[in-house]
Amino acid sequence: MNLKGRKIILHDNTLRDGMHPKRHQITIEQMIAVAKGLDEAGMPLLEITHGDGLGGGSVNYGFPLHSDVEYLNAVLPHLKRTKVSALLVPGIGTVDHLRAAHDCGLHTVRVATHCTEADVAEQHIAVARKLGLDTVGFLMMAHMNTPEKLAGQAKLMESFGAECVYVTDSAGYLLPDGVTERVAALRAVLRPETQIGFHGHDNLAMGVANSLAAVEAGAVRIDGSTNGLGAGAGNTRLEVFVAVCNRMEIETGVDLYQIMDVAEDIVLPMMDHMVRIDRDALTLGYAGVYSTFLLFAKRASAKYGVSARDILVELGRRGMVAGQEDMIEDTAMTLARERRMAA
Ligand SMILES: C[C@H](O)CC(=O)C(=O)O
Ligand SMILES: [Mn+2]
Repeated sequence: MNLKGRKIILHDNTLRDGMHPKRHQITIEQMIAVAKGLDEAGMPLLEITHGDGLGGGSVNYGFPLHSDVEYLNAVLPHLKRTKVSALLVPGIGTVDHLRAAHDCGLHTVRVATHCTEADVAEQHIAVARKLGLDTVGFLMMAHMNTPEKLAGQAKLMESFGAECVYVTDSAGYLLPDGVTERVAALRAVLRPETQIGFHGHDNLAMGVANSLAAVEAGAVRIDGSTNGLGAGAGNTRLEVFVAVCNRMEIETGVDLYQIMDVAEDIVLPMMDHMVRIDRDALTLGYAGVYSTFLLFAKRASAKYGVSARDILVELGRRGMVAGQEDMIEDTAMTLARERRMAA
């Protein structure tokens, strides 16, 4: 693969996707330390919000230590170069949340929908464009749609005003060929000026390989997290990806040693547990289950005495997607009852 001279934009998700394994409890001091480190390393973009996006704080998704606005107001004054994005899932986040984040100095919003439901993003994308934000569509669980139909959903987001559309491998299920097919399908139908992004999870240890496949097929924005702090087995490890890009002479503008130091000296000590490919995270990737379900399934496992792996496999079989967190406990309860009755 020769990608020499390609220029890509890295987007760090440690302070948003990393909120999932931190149960949304990252402190303001930790946010500032990570963000300042990434700014100094030359990271172009980083994301800050509740793990489930603006307005995510709730019984269903978990209450954060601070509100999105508190985090944004605390971090933004410390940044010299790095721009800040927020995730917004219509139905969780509202246009009012978006306006409030915009008033804090937000640069980019990523409007996220399930990969077959781009139509629900119309209002949020249109408002974001009116506010002058860099506006991105984010098609989650991309493995659950064919490349052609995913491209149709991306086209819809573009027609609403999205300037970039993401192939989002929320389950860490895709293999490089599946990424290539999806990114290439989007590239074939979107306007040349519309960018394509890729967001990976490392549940099958494919984060770096999938991101390279995405770049080769035409993606220019690549997500990841420092030290991989993100849902499931974490996101594509950005310090590793930067090292690989350096070797391949792909231009990221990020200083390798500085991002390595952020990973080791700032993010690693913040972790409540090692974000790694344990059997449950591996099950997410193997069975195509939404990475964010991991901790919910582990909690339900402890409560109902059914293994997290069995719960996750059943969630995959039932085709559960983002937003159906309440079904995890229900599934664990059903499995426990079925086993009692069979015993
Ligand atoms: C709300 C999700 O955590 C968004 C995301 O990062 C993904 O789908 O992956
Ligand atoms: Mn994610």
